[in-house]
Amino acid sequence: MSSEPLLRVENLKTQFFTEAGTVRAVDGISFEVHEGEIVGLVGESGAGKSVASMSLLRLVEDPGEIVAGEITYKGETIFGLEEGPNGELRERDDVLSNEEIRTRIRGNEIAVIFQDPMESLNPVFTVGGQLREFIELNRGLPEDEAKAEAIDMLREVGIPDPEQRYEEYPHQFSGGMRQRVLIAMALACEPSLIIADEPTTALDVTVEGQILDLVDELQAKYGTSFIWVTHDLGVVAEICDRVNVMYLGEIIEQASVDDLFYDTQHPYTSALLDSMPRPDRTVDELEPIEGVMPEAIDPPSGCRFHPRCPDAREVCKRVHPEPKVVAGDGEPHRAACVKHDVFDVGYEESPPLEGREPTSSGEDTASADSDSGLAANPTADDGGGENRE
Ligand SMILES: Nc1ncnc2c1ncn2[C@@H]1O[C@H](COP(=O)(O)OP(=O)(O)OP(=O)(O)O)[C@@H](O)[C@H]1O
Ligand code: NI
Repeated sequence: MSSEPLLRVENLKTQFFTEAGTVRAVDGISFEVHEGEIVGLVGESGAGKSVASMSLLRLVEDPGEIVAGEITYKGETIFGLEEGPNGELRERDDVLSNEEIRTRIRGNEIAVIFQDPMESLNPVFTVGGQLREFIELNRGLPEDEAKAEAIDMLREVGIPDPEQRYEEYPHQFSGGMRQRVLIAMALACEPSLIIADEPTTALDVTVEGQILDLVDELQAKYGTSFIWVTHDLGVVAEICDRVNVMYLGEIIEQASVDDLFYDTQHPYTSALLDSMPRPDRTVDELEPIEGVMPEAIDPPSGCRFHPRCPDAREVCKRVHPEPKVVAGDGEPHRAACVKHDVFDVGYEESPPLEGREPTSSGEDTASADSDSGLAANPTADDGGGENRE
């Protein structure tokens, strides 16, 4: 992996200032995207995946605002703050202007694909015309060359009879074909990074599989990096190289795709995995995650997942964990869960959460201990865990 990442996001915070209060939609996330890799952002609805992706191109709209952090792309600053002379925070001098983001970065360097192609395609113009115009504008090609390029791109993304489909309108395309058009549009300016926000969620599984295969192929051919936003760990398994799991505005686990699936370190990720259909299990064995995700307006104290966490103890209500390296040789595997020794906040000694059913809490904790590498090796002075056995 090359040393300098393509995109670096550090401690990014994006908030919405609503009448009901401040929504901490993205609350201090850090991650990197290296050249040629597909990085997943995964989590339940409301986790902050879309707001995080929109923030990367500063597309967040009122009443939303990026309030902290730094976003660097190819060494240029998309967002950054500094302390002014009176201690107030102000935008740094080297931050790209809106004009620069619009003309130089968006489309040409970083392209975005959204879930609903009908929002991105204008129903009154032909698909080909829109693609041609996009190429004309962004690459400064004359009309005939842009048209030839547009037809090539339609062919490239697997649309049959591209010359004929070029003349057709968006409603004449199926959902999957429309999504292919958007991929063509995203690729048209040969960007280094494509941000794809749940582009296959509305499609049926077969078509979704075809689109994911296409993305894999194109990624290999062009070396484009992707940020792939999804709530579906199956999709992550299929195309991502590395993954960030989000919960209530935070990244709670960050690992290579293999480590995430085979050496899971955060109870929320385990719960997501348990709720996911897999070929080796029957539907009866699926375990939905208990409870609903709380609001980002008033997140729980301590670890935000503690009210739903089978491993939660008293300490989890108090200590708010930042992601730390807990495993992984070579590539760091980070998790924000105090059950790991590196946190050293007395998890082992901490009593189970009050108000939990004593039996279920005891069982859950015991079973979690046995399948978690770090917690399974209780130290000599580990009172809490052993007394309950
Ligand atoms: N315009 C807005 N005004 C107020 N709150 C907002 C706005 N947009 C998003 N939010 C809030 O920000 C949080 C994160 O939302 P976001 O859309 O990023 O979630 P998501 O992970 O993309 O979920 P989904 O899977 O449903 O797309 C949510 O609590 C949401 O209600
Ligand atoms: Ni979203």
